[in-house]
Amino acid sequence: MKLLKSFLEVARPPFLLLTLVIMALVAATASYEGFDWSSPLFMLVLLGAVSAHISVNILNEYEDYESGLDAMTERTPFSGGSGALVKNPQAAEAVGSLGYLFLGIVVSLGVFFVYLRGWELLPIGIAGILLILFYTSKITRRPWLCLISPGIAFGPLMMTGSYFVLTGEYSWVIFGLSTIVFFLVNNLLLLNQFPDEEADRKVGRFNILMHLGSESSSVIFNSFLGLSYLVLAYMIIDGWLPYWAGLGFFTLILAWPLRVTVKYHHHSLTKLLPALGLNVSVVLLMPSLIAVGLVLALP
Ligand SMILES: CC(C)=CCC/C(C)=C/CC/C(C)=C/CC/C(C)=C/CC/C(C)=C/CC/C(C)=C/CC/C(C)=C/CC/C(C)=C/COP(=O)(O)OP(=O)(O)O
Repeated sequence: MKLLKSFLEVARPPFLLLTLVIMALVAATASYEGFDWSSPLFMLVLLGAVSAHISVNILNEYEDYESGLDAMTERTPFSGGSGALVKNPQAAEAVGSLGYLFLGIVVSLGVFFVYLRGWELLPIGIAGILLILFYTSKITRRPWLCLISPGIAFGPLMMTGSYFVLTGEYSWVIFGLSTIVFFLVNNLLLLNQFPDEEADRKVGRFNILMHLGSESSSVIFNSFLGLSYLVLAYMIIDGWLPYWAGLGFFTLILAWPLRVTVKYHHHSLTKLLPALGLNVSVVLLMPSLIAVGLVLALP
């Protein structure tokens, strides 16, 4: 019972909402582009994507527990790990193995999808699996790679990969949309690094915040935020997306105070904390609203 509780905590269910939103956007895009995709196949891809996300969450938590990081962080609802293994260390080995079990599900489904659709999926799958395996131990020690890896994984890899499984094709529209998710997800992880900076440094992590400082990191953050809206605007104006996709711009109501808070309060954790919540809302709402727009634009 205690093990199940620890597993549920380290899998970090609220974070999995991100994968659900991204997969909804993939499905909506495939429909908008006229594909009559199979629901059972979609459920399998969804299982693969959620398993990939659970796997990286668990392996990250396990490795952060082993390195002692999670015992040092000041936990917020968005950062610092779940703390489940610090509370229940006996569960560590079993929970760690579960991380590899979920990775096994991803690889098995991947082999099936490659068989179904062709080897073109393989580079995407292998890149995704490498990111899951090496995120905590290696990638978090390389500032630029650490900055862009989460966005690459949830954006171009997960979105174009899933779209390819559903439709048998790659498309520029899904690639364009995946760059929006790329910017937003990088920002999600970047801002969540602010409260953990000291603890992260003690275990040898070296991210962009440590490399460039909070001022430059806030400039990167706000540039990524702005670029996500610019890509959306470009895709609508150039006719890649319907006007309905402009629903995504409603999130500017949250993104503007987020931008201002990060710009002026990047050095003050207390003042920055509300921005963490705003950031999560923008990251989840913008792709959701674009997906709703694509569905509304269906004939
Ligand atoms: C070898 C072989 C044949 C393999 C087959 C490969 C194959 C084709 C696999 C594909 C399987 C498929 C199709 C799955 C469906 C979904 C698709 C298409 C996925 C694309 C491929 C894929 C596996 C992508 C990986 C996606 C993910 C979720 C990658 C992880 C990204 C990442 C680094 C996230 C970080 C998350 C965490 C834990 C952050 C916490 O950070 P931290 O700073 O520690 O914060 P805290 O302090 O809060 O802990």
